[in-house]
Amino acid sequence: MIKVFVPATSANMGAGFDCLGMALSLYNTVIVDPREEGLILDFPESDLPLVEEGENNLVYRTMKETYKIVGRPMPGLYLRQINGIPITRGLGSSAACIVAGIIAANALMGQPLKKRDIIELATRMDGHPDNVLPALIGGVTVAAMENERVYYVKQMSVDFVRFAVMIPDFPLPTSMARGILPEEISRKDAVYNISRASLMMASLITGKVENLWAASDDRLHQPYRKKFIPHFDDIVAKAKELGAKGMFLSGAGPTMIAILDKDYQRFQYEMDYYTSTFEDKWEVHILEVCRDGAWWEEVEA
Ligand SMILES: Nc1ncnc2c1ncn2[C@@H]1O[C@H](COP(=O)(O)OP(=O)(O)O)[C@@H](O)[C@H]1O
Ligand SMILES: N[C@@H](CCOP(=O)(O)O)C(=O)O
Repeated sequence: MIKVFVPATSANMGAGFDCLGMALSLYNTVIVDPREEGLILDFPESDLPLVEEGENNLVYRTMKETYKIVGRPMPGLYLRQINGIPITRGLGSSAACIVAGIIAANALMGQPLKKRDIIELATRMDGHPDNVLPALIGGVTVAAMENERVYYVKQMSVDFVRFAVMIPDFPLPTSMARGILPEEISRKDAVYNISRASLMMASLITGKVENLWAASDDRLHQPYRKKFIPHFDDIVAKAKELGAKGMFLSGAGPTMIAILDKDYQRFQYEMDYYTSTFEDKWEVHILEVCRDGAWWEEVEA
């Protein structure tokens, strides 16, 4: 029996659309056990209807595809999911399924795929590297793609900050939040984003906390997506008042993330209280960067 653990991820980190991402200390667990035939899928009923049943399940589909790519027949399977990552909230739940599926299939086959194969396969399946890469290797990552090749750098430690992760109780499917983005942008906006994405990564590496608020801003996706999130501007203003050093939409949203360098508990308490006056229910968690990314172990049945 193989047990796989995969962290949540926050993609974009403001201006780094489809290229910056980080792994966070919140996890999905997937347990797989080969059988003679068939599929037994076991996940909490409360995850319906966001999780597909039967062979349409994303972890299962990914495993099947991985077996096909390696050129081996897929066995029957017992597949159990413990979903710690909220689904369709902008915390990389679909990327976590893809990563779990590839790692589980690869482990069952005796690891024919190496690290680079896994990164490129996961990127191809998810369509962009900013969630799957940090989910696989941990830390804060920057990636660029050329054809199918993924060039990347990982910054392991950003110990001087924590992340206040504010998760609302309504979903926002990534496909819908991508569908409303403009196809083209002006040179001025391109410069705005290139400079800020670079500033974000460089400031996290060097600990320049005073740059993070400016580095978090963006003109590629957040201005369009924020209309799906009631109180977006109120939450940004409140976070600033409470001392946040930066703030961005997590992935495609609707989760929002504030960067903090102190007073984490006070921020959590005050933001919890503030959002409790809204019609939607929000949860505030203080998380840190998961340094190592996904891992797996063999366990007794
Ligand atoms: N734990 C899970 N188990 C099975 N499928 C999942 C799970 N999490 C996400 N998915 C699939 O991914 C879709 C959500 O993907 P997406 O809209 O990109 O949200 P997120 O921002 O959470 O990745 C779900 O509708 C479902 O098809
Ligand atoms: N770069 C993507 C990231 C989507 O992340 P998710 O966690 O919302 O799936 C985008 O912004 O569309």
